[in-house]
Amino acid sequence: MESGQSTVAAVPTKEWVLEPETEYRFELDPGTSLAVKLIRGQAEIFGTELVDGKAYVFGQECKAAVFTWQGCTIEMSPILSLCTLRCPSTEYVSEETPMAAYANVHTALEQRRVRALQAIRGSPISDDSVPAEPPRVLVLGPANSGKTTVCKILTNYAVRTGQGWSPILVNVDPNEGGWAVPGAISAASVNTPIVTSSTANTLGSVATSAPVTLSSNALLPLFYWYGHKEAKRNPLLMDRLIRNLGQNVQDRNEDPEAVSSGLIVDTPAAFASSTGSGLKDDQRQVLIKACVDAFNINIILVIGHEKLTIEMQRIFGGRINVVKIPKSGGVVELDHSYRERVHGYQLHTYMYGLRIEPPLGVSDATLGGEPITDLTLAPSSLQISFEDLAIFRIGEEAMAPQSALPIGATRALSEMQPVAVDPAKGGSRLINSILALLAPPNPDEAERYDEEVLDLTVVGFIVVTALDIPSRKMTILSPNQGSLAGRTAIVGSFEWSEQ
Ligand SMILES: Nc1ncnc2c1ncn2[C@@H]1O[C@H](COP(=O)(O)OP(=O)(O)OP(=O)(O)O)[C@@H](O)[C@H]1O
Repeated sequence: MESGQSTVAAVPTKEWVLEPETEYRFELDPGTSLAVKLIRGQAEIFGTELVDGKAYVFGQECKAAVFTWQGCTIEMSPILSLCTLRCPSTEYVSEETPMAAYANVHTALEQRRVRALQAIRGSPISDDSVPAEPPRVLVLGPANSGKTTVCKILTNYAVRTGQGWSPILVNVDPNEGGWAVPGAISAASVNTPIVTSSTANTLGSVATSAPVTLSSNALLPLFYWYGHKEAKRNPLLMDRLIRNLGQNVQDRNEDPEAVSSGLIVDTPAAFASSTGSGLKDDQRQVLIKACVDAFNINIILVIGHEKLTIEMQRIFGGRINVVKIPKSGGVVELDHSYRERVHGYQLHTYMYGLRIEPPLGVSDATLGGEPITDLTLAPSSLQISFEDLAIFRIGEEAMAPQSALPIGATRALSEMQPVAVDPAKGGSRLINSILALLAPPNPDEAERYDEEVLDLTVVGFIVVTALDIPSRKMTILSPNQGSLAGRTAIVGSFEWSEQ
């Protein structure tokens, strides 16, 4: 409930008094920012608790909610937009939230963690009815059902318990970008709450886009590069990368708390329905199965989708808990142009760091706890020779027409085929392209194979900004200054240019 206006340092602010188990929801327009301060009581944003009296800044079209279990008062600072002060384009308090249901899911996951830790340590068992396996959760749901938000809330609740958990958050939605740039699929072990401040880093800051020394909550994710936004573009490649990511996650050597923490996997909407996704039902199910196998899933959460819940129960019901959970009425319908703008914010943030102008009069603003200026980066523009970097394009676009394939060769082989891109040739489509720089291949030549580039993790991303064919040089923008000589990169279908 809105309780009126107050004045701090001559700048009008607005207070909202929230009753227990209600939330204040807001949606920001382009170019505007908002600061929220907790004045009294307890409040959280997607599971991350707000510290009393600290100004949290939001920008880049962020849409979020401040939820309270016990009731609270929050203060909202005005928005800067062409020098006018105005409220977010949408803001309201909702008394209907699915948070109680999400908290119940968290409790069930927590019981599994405790039980798994007891089993690893050989301690006395507290509850026989709970499986001794860490929770490994797959979250499925249609577009705009709140999948990413649910993953974030459950991860944040786990790290907030003070039990030393560090669940692995996995993002297999290339359209989302998650950490770093869109087109990647990734996983990171999370041990501090993920903050919400901008659409550019929905899942939190990463060490590749913010100085580790400064960004205390920076994560070190593991990336593979798919390179396209839609799963339908190359489902075979998606399948392979999901399995690679799962293998890599399972190979990690971890302490008992980390192992017991389990993992939570966020998926693309295309996995939920063939309508509009371009994936056939069998392709969809193959990709879901790839996740189930790769991450050894033992719980599937389906957000507000009866048919999908029944489908999952039919396919996996015997061995996996399939649970339907409610969708929040606060989830915002994100359209195509909004998603395109978010990709731009993500790429800009990857190169230049996160910079959101705090609202007028807010001098002590933080972005999820970090002073705003500390998150600014200076990328380098470098000129390199064509020979320095081996660039590959995978599958579809590089694919020869079926008629041109050797007799007996199948399209499937071709879709996974890395094809070398020659920057000197017209039609290389490299200008403005995002390239994923890969980890070095196997040092043992005898262990190398044709498709090895598909199985290498990504160490960073660069953008080709200019090509000089006569002198065989290209200009690239990179967040680091390191030499690229002898490196390998993959190009997908994402392009970006500074505006
Ligand atoms: N309770 C809420 N109040 C306000 N905004 C919300 C709430 N829950 C989610 N949102 C916002 O709604 C948008 C969509 O949510 P989210 O990304 O979680 O959905 P999704 O199902 O993962 O989307 P996608 O279609 O990309 O798979 C996000 O901007 C998110 O911050």
